Amino acid sequence: MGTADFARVITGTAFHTPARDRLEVLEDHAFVLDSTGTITQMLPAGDARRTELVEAARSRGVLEELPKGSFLIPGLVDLHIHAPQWPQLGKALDAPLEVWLHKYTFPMEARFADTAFAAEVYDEMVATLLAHGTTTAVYFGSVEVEPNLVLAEACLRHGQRALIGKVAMDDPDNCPPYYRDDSAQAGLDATRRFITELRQMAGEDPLVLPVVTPRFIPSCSDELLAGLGALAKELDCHVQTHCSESDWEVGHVAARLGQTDCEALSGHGLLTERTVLAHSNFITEDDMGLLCAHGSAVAHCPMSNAYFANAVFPLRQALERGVKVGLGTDISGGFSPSLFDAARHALMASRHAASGTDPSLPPEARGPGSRPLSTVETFWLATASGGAALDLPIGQFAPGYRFDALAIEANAPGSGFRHYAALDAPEDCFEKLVLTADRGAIARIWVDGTPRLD
Ligand SMILES: Nc1nc2[nH]cnc2c(=O)[nH]1
Repeated sequence: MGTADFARVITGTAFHTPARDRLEVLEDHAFVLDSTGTITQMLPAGDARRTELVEAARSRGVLEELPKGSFLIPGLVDLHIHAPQWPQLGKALDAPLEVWLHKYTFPMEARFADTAFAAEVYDEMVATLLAHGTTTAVYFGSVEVEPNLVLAEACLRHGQRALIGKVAMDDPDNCPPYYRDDSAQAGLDATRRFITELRQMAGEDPLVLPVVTPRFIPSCSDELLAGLGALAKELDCHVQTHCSESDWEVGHVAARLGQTDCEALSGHGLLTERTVLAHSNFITEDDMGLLCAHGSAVAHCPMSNAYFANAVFPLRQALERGVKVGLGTDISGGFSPSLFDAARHALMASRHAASGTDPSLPPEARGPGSRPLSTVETFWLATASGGAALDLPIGQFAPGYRFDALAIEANAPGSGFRHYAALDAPEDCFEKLVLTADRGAIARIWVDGTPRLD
């Protein structure tokens, strides 16, 4: 590459996990980006080409040098978040899912039909999520088309990578009259219009993508589910929905269809290699086989599972089977805007699941003794595996990948992420970062190589 062929150069030490069990420490590398924010080269200190490139970038004013004590990591990928539940974050968690939806959540989401309200809330929400390190979010929107376009505008304005779904839900038995598609056909027409208008808005090389989004089987007619499966194929879209989340939900689907959620979704063409299924706590061995066969992914949302699921997602089993898994905050079923928090809850949930939780049992009978998540695996779920679930070139540092990244600063005032150069090996520093980095430690945020929230 000649010195003219780059748009930006960023230097610093980076941590990333390109494979489930593999931490790579990229000591003092120069990341060379093209005009789309794609990494074209990664040059370690001492590489003969590096000095010339760095000097050329400096003289053109497109060099960013991370100070010592700051670490680059890939941006965090939140695979499951409900945008119109943002005002409800941290409250209304005193009821089971089937009550919570009707008592709190549908009324809250319905308010977003007021696009002025939506604009105000979404502008602040997107900025806050970015500030917490979420460079990619997979959003459930609300039922009407317009507020979801308002959300897309906010993501484009702030520069957050986003996948956004107009929520489709039409079953009069399970959706209130004030908040549903009037019919299956109305839901399909509105979804098509949303996808078309969002694509027009996002343009070429889009930062924001549309997602076909049946809310979950209990709120959708068979006609709507089948139509959405066909639409996803015709318009070549990602798909998201909730799957096998709780006892009530699994029982509802079994009673109505005599199938598991995965079987029914597969039958309607909704399992694809760009499908993200939130939760999936109760999936069977055969369901895991279906997910592998279709290449569909699970968004594991441990925080909301503690409220709604009545069980812990069999994460180790799913990983061993080769199911794609990433993490979600599931706002507002989860109460934190931070995917770091979701990752730490995943770690804790997996440790409880592995050991078992009944102290009256002897240790050998208490739990399955399966291997809990490691810190490296936890970080991989929040970054590289999330990117792979979406089939997007994000979540790790490699040529061809977009530079979506965070600079995490050790020893920032007020932050719990403390680094002792004389005591902490790079691997210690990585572990501390995964377990303690917080909003106060996030010093810089890039999406597509462009600094955001500056
Ligand atoms: N956690 C969660 N589960 C759902 N199932 C259907 N809708 C929802 C929702 O909004 N949150």
